[in-house]
Amino acid sequence: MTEVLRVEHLTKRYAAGFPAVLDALSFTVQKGEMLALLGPSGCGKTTTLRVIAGFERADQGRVVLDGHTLMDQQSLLPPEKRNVGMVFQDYALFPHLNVTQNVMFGLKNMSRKEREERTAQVLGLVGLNIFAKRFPHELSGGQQQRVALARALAPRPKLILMDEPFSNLDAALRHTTRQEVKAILREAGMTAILVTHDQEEALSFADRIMLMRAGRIEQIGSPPEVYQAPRTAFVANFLGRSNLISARASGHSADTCLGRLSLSEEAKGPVLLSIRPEDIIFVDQGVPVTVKYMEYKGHDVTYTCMCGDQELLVHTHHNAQLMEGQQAFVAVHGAAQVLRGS
Ligand SMILES: Nc1ncnc2c1ncn2[C@@H]1O[C@H](COP(=O)(O)OP(=O)(O)OP(=O)(O)O)[C@@H](O)[C@H]1O
Repeated sequence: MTEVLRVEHLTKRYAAGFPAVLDALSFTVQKGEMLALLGPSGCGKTTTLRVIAGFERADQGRVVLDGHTLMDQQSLLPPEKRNVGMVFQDYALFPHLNVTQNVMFGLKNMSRKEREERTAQVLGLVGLNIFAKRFPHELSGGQQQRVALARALAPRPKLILMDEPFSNLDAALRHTTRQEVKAILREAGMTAILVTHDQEEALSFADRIMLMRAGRIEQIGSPPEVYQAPRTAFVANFLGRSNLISARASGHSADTCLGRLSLSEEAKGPVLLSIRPEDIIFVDQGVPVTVKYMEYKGHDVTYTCMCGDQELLVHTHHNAQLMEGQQAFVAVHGAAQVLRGS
């Protein structure tokens, strides 16, 4: 794997005396990789993107793209010299320019013929050749976002940065546009960073998710790694839902309100465990629980149950047809995840 982007110890404060918005943030992105920056509002996702793009200056740290330093303590390259493409939430297309003109706008240092050829090529890549003469208001939101993507790709950047690019689209269009954009980026062999606060988007779009909290990396890994093995209670709750259960561990198992459970790793003494709601299953005989209420969501059902004092979420793919107040039995599938922090 070839490293394309290296971010080292980025630190940023917007105002003296306030906590750092970026707190010694370090990560790398490999060629062709799609990295999602995910986290709650205000955790520093957009600031990270803006520092990489050059719209914002960090107080400390270094950004290196394809071996070239974009910023460090001594140097600061302006955005237009960075070889980075940007796609925004609001598309940011020029309303008075048609699709072709919008895409051509970003192409500098080329002959007119080369610009036309490259524009036709990227419009082909995003499947919009037939709309070349249309104006932005004559296109759907998803099509406008593909034009914005074509414009960002046209100068052959080393990296595409996308800030909540799908959040202006309605649910159905968001889903299809996300898949189209991912396929286009893959075909172009592009490296990309996506900022989102939508966990499902991060899980389905990215090769790796970087979960941020207060300007730091809480956890970084592939979607299954981060979802199935959250390291902290924050990750377990931010990415999907989770049952957090206090227990006493000895070796590879722990005594819990759900009986003796096997653990993801060795531990000793008091521990906090995470068990995903889909890893608790209804069985004919097992740990008794009382059903408190159910959330019916069509394709699946989540039951909230009480196991003694412990509230438990149990996720099933079928409607188990349990009534509120009814007693049922549950068992845990697989090992409980040992959490290391709050
Ligand atoms: N220009 C600015 N001046 C002062 N504070 C700012 C500025 N831009 C951002 N901030 C603050 O920095 C913090 C991080 O903001 P940022 O936009 O990077 O977060 P985010 O994770 O992208 O949030 P969201 O998901 O809401 O977009 C927030 O507390 C925000 O209020």
